[in-house]
This record gives sequence, structure tokens and C-alpha cells, in this order.
Amino acid sequence: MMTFQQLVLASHNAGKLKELQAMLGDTVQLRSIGEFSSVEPEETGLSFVENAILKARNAARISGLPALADDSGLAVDFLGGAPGIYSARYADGKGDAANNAKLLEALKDVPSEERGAQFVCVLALVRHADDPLPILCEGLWHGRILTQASGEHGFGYDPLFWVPERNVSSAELAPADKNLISHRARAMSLLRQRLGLA
Ligand SMILES: O=P(O)(O)OP(=O)(O)OP(=O)(O)OC[C@H]1O[C@@H](n2cnc3c(O)ncnc32)[C@H](O)[C@@H]1O
Ligand SMILES: [Mg+2]
Repeated sequence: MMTFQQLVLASHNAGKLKELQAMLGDTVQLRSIGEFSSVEPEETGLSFVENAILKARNAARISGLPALADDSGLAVDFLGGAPGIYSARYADGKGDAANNAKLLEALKDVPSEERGAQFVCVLALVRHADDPLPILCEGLWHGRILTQASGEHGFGYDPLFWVPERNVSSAELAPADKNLISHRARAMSLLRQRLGLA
């Protein structure tokens, strides 16, 4: 069993930090990479896995701590899986509101049954920057893209993601509820098992 008292989270996204720390509980303290550097690595990979590993190695190198990275995004069926790994950059770095507006526009005349989508989360954990055996865990969350934004919780595309098992948008879920069923929750549950925390 691997034990970590502290991990650096290779993310500058406050929403992820909050959700991941809540899922991990107090056995492991997550420190933000923002404490060590404000420079974000370029996400040059072509897959969630590659980008997660790249971010984890970068954070381990900078901090000297074991590092956890989360590469995630939204894959929309009608768009052939886009925006996918480009979810954060979909509207050219103009932020969540612009990303959501662009997605609504792209699906403007698409009927409800063709609006299927999944949130994807890949977690990568490296013990050190050159770790040859990163731990990789993936989680998917199936839903649909709404025709207008709804809800105030969460971040990113949450207001547009309809959750069939609850019949609400993911931004209408209480944070604790989202953390039980989301793509990130599924990936984290696998990671906890791998670390012997489950
Ligand atoms: O790379 P880091 O620094 O971790 O932060 P980021 O926000 O750039 O994160 P990603 O590169 O992994 O891009 C993820 C994108 O997918 C969106 N996303 C991921 N998980 C989400 C969730 O639980 N709810 C809503 N949107 C989510 C998020 O808003 C981003 O636009
Ligand atoms: Mg990113």
C-alpha cells in the first residue's frame, strides 16, 4: 500500500481542488501547485491521459512532492467527442461563460435525443517527476447538453449538463451530491482503491 500525507495537486482550477479534497477526506492533504508556481504547463498531449501525466510530472518537478493531476473535459456525441481535451480552451481561453455560449450555439438546432455527452476525468498520480509507473484512473459521467444554462453550483460546463439519474443540471446538484456521482468521483473512487484508502 502506498501512503501519502501530502500530495501536490497539479491544477490551477479551484473547482477541482475543492471537489478532490472533499473526496479524499483528511487522510491526505492536497496542496495546490499555485503555492509553488503560477506558470501553467502547456497541455500538448493528444489525450486526457497524456495531459494528466504531463501536468503531474511538471508539478512533481516544481514542488518536489508526489503529484496528482486531473485532466478532464466534456465529450459531446454530436460533435464527434469535441471539445474533449480542448474543453478549457474551446472559446480560445475566454473562460467558462464563453465556452458554454459556444457549445449552445454549436448545438442550436440539435434535438434532445442527439444531445448526448459525457464528462471525462483522468487522474494521474506520480511519486516523483520521472516516475515510470504513474497510477492512472478514469471516470465517465453520461448525460445530455441542455438548451439553456441552469443552476449555480459547480464550475465549467455544469450549468449545461443534464444528469439523467437526478433529472437536474449538474450545477443544480448540491456539491456533496455531485461528488458522489460525477466523472471525478468515479475516477477518485478507483484511485482510493489503488491507494488502499477505500
Ligand atoms: O489544467 P488545470 O490547471 O487542472 O485546469 P483546467 O481548468 O485547465 O482543466 P483541464 O485542462 O482539465 O480542462 C477541463 C475543462 O473541462 C471542464 N470540466 C472538467 N470537469 C468539469 C466538471 O466537473 N464540471 C464542469 N466542467 C468541467 C472545465 O471547466 C474545463 O473547461
Ligand atoms: Mg488545463
